[in-house]
Amino acid sequence: MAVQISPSILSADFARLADEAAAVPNADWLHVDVMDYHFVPNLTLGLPVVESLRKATSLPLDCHLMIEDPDRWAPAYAEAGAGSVTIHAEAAKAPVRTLRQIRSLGARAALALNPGTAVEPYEGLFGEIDMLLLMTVEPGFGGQGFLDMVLPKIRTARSLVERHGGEIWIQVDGGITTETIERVAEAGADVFVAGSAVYGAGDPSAAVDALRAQAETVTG
Ligand SMILES: O=C(CO)[C@H](O)[C@H](O)COP(=O)(O)O
Ligand SMILES: [Co+2]
Repeated sequence: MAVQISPSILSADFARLADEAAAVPNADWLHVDVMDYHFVPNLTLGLPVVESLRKATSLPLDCHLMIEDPDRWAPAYAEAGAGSVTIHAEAAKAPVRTLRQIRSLGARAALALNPGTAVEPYEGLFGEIDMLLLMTVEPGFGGQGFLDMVLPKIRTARSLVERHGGEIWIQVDGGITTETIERVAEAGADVFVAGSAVYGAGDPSAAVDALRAQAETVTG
């Protein structure tokens, strides 16, 4: 699958989100981190901002819900026009129902796993998802260091996904830079979230190109 880059607006200027989205026209997605001060110790934004962003950019929104009750809230993000809605396995109480609702509302359904959560117990959900997000930092904050310990899990996930037909995308999120992206691409990821590496750069669009070029040295 072609490399996809999803810049995270967690590292953008929240007072200028429309401009920050326009600064990465060469991105494949815009990654939107929703945090609730409960599932993670940080608070960001919610539905009203996603609804406004939807009107402000033509980039598809990749909504990563780091919230305590994703079963209650995830469908509303799909209704708000998100292209993809990701729920955490550690938080969802009814993942099958929620993932099906997301899909029935026209969005891609995704399941996220924290660094310490094994992938094998979730193989049974592969028929319900379009993407698997493997966190490469503990969720909650941008600008953290990439966790190499997740690499074997990415390899395991890639082989499980191939066994299921290879249609599920594998996304990685946290500490992705031009230094680390080759390692995760080699392990089998194909969708790369990058916050500080994009919005912390002087030229966010050039940073997207640099990340893509570096990942493509592995994927061809
Ligand atoms: O979900 C996230 C944090 O929980 C963010 O998407 C992620 O941390 C992006 O930031 P960076 O690329 O700077 O690590
Ligand atoms: Co994220």
